[in-house]
Amino acid sequence: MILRIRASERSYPIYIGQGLLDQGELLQRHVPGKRVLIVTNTTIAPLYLDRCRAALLSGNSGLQVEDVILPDGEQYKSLDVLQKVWDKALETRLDRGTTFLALGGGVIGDMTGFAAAAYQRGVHFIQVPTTVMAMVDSSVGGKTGVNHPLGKNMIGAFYQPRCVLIDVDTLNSLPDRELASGISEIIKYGLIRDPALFEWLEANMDRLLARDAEAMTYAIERSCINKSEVVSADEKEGGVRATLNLGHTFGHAMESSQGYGVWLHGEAVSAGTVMAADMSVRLGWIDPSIASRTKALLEKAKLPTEPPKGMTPEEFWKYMAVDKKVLDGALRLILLRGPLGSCVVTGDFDPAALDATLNTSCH
Ligand SMILES: NC(=O)c1ccc[n+]([C@@H]2O[C@H](COP(=O)([O-])OP(=O)(O)OC[C@H]3O[C@@H](n4cnc5c(N)ncnc54)[C@H](O)[C@@H]3O)[C@@H](O)[C@H]2O)c1
Ligand SMILES: O=C(O)C(=O)C[C@@H](O)[C@H](O)[C@H](O)COP(=O)(O)O
Ligand SMILES: [Zn+2]
Repeated sequence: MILRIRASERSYPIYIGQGLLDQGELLQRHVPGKRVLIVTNTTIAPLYLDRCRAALLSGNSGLQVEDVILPDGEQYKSLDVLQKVWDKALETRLDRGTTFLALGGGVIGDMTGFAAAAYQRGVHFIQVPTTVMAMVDSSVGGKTGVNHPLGKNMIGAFYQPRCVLIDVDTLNSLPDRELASGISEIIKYGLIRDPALFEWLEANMDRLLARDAEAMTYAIERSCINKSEVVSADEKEGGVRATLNLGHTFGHAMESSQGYGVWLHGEAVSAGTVMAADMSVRLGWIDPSIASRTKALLEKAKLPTEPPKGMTPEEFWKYMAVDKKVLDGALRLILLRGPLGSCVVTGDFDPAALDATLNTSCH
C-alpha cells in the first residue's frame, strides 16, 4: 500500500508492505544526490544494515553509502550522542546534497531527523522504521529531536522525510515488550478519532500480539492513515495535531522522572492514557464504560495501566509544568469527551478532577 501525506508544502509517500527493504529502487528514487548516511544503532546494525546498504547500491545505482552506529536506548537520545552523526558527516565530507537515512525505531528516527534538519541547515531525510512504534507513529509527520534531562523531546524541529519505507517483515525480530509498547499508540488513534479501529483492536488484539502479518499490516495502515490525516491538517501543532498527545503529558512525566529508558515510551503512554480517561470520567465527559474498555484493551496488550510505583503527584507536576502544550503558564490536556473516538485539547477543566486523578493513580 502507498499512502501520501501532505506537509511543508509538499507531499511524500509512505510505503507499507512485506519484503520492501530489499526493493532497492523504492529507496533510490527518493535519494536526490549521490551520497547517503545510514544512521542506526548497535542492535539494528547486525540485523538490517547490510540489507539496507545493499538495497541502496543495487542495480549499479552509483550511490556512495556511509553509516554511523549509535548506542541503543532512550537514554542515548541526547544532544551529545547526536554529535556522533555530525562528526561522521563532516569526517566523510558529506555535502548539502546528502540524504540521512534513519534505520531503526523511534529513537533513531527522531535523532536522525533532527541531525538532518540541522546539518548544514538541512539535508535530505528518509525514514525506514523497524519498530511498531516507529511504523505507526514516529516515522510519519516530521517531529524530530532529542530529550533533555528536564523534559522529553524538548530540543528538536519539525522536519519532514522524503519518504517512509515500512517493511513489516522487520518486526519479526522485535522483542515482545517493544511490540506491546507500539500498540499503545495504535489504541490512541482509536480513542481520539477512529472508533472502528478501537473496536477492531478489541476483537483482534491476540492476532497482533501473535504478529499475524495481515492483522499487523492492517493496524499499521489504519494508523498511518489517521496520523497523516491529522498532520496534513495541522503540521506544526497549532490545533488538532495536539490530540496525538493523548496520555503523553502524564506519560512524558513518567519517562522523565524514572530516567529515560526505564519505562518504554508506549508503556508510559498507556498508563497516561488510563489517567486521561479517568479524569474524563470524573469531569462527566465520557461514559465510564469507555474508560473501562480502554483499560481492558491496554491490559490485553500487556501494557501497564498505573504509573510507576512510588511516583508522587509532586513529581508529575515537576514535569507537567514544562509540557510543550503549556500556554501562558496554563496546562492543557487531551481529554476524552463525547462518544468513543472523540476528544478535546483543553485547559478549561475543574482542577479538582486533575488532583483526584493524580492522587488516586499514584500509589
Ligand atoms: N516523532 C514522533 O512523532 C514520535 C512518535 C512516537 C514516539 N516517538 C519517540 O520514539 C521513541 C520510542 O521509539 P521506539 O519504541 O521505536 O523505541 P526504540 O527506538 O528505542 O526501539 C526499541 C528497541 O527495539 C530495538 N529494535 C528496533 N527495531 C528492531 C527490530 N526490527 N528487531 C529487533 N530490535 C529492534 C531498538 O534497538 C531498541 O532497543 C521515543 O523516544 C519516543 O519519544 C516519537
Ligand atoms: O506526532 C505527534 O504530534 C505526536 O504527538 C505523536 C506522539 O506519539 C509522540 O510521542 C511525539 O513525539 C510527542 O511529541 P511531543 O511534542 O509531545 O514531544
Ligand atoms: Zn507517543
